[in-house]
Order: sequence, then C-alpha cells, then structure tokens
Amino acid sequence: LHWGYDEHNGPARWKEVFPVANGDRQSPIDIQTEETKYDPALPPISPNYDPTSAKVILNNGHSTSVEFDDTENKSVLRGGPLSGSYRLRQIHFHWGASDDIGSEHAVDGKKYAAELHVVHWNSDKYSTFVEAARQRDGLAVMAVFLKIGECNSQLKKITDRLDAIRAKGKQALFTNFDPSCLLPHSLDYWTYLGSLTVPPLLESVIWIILREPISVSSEQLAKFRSLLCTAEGEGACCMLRNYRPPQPLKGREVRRN
Ligand SMILES: NS(=O)(=O)c1ccc(Cc2ccc([N+](=O)[O-])cc2)cc1
Ligand SMILES: [Zn+2]
Repeated sequence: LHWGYDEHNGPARWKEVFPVANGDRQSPIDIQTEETKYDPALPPISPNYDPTSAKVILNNGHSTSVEFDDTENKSVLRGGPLSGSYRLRQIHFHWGASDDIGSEHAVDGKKYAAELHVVHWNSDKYSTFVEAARQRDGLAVMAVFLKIGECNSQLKKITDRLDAIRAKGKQALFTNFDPSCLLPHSLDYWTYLGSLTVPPLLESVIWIILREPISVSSEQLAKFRSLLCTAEGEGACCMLRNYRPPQPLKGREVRRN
C-alpha cells in the first residue's frame, strides 16, 4: 500500500501499515472551543525567520512544500507552549476537492478551505529533524487556517510558482521568503499534543493552531488542486485533496492563551 488520499489508499486504511494511526495522541482534531482551557501562564509565540533560509519549493506527491536551510539556528520559533527554540524546517499546505472543505483541524465542527503548516524541530535537544520527529517533544507545527475570500498577495508568491512544479518530484529555487508574511494579524492560539497528520503519523508534535484565519481566493486554491500526485511521464492524477479527517481527542486538553 502506498498511502495517499484516495478510496484505496486513504486515511481509513493507513492503520494497516501505520498502527499508530489508532494511537492516543493523533492529529488533526476538531477543536470544541467551549472545552478549551484558558492558560494565563501561556506566553505569546515568537517566530523569528530569516528570509535567506528559504531554499526550494517542491511537489512531493502529497503536498507542495517550501524547504528551509535548517543547518543552523537562523529561523526559529520560541515561546508559547515551547521550551527552548524550534528550528524552521518547511511549510506546506492541506486542501480539499472543493472550497467548503480542506482544512485538517476543525473548529466546533467547522472546516476551513485549507490549512498551512509551519514545521519546526527541537534543535536544542536533538541533532537532526528525523531524530526529533521520533521524540515526544521533537516537533512544533504552527497551523494557520485559510478561508475563501480576497486573493492573498503574500500567498501569491507560492501559488504563482506551482506551474513550475506540477509533477511529483519537481522542485524549483525559492528563496528570499519569510513565512511570517503568511501569518494573520493576531498570533492568539490553541495548543495541544498530537502527531504528524501524514504517515508515519509519529506522535511527536506540539501543535500551535492560530485562531485567526488568513484569506485565499478560490482561484488560488484551484492552483493547488492542479498539482499532480504523479511524476512526469506517468498517467496524470491531480492532487485534489490531501487532508486527514479529525481524530479522537482521547482525553487530551486543548489550551488557549
Ligand atoms: N502535516 S504535518 O503533521 O504538519 C507534517 C509535518 C512534517 C512532515 C514531514 C515528515 C516528517 C517526519 C517524517 N519521518 O520522520 O519519517 C517524514 C515526513 C509531514 C507532515
Ligand atoms: Zn501538514
């Protein structure tokens, strides 16, 4: 089984190869806002990114990502629920086949059109991203909801490059980019302990979900769906959706600042 998002290889079948799919701290979740707990001890989050860290934009067959140079502590996330500094590794997106679905996390059952994930790893305690990805406090992912509205001029820097990486495995130079430009005005957040939302579904992610969405236009979103899950020369198959549905909370607490 090569995992994907179709009927035959989608989220309902991932447990056959990755049994942790039924684990106690799986992501995403549906955030029931009435159940979240205000924590006055939670400090603001503090992203500090150097635009020269950005390297390439790529199509990995499951999403599109911008990869950053994480060989030194140039772009880091601190504060919030985090102890120490988490180094920026990559950003990527999740979306659906239509504008009414697409986000991975939900808020009181409401799904947004898409979701941005800004992925960091604990470089204070671990030496590499892959090592950190195996630790309970190894990764920190900041999630931003995208809601249908005005064309997002900052997101345009990414959506305008997608035609250069249509096929799986393609990449293009992409530098001088600070992902803070994609963050909403407010950095208020919810936070909980979870997992990667794609195989290997490792339970190593401290999730920081921003409460304010950013906008994306329907046309920009359509460009994501025109990416291919298949490599050049293979039968073309569009990346229409790549979201995992919400998973059981299993008693976890969701805090807010
Ligand atoms: N969607 S998400 O949970 O933010 C997410 C974050 C990072 C990654 C990339 C990735 C992270 C770790 C591994 N691994 O350890 O085998 C493989 C791929 C994949 C997915
Ligand atoms: Zn993701």
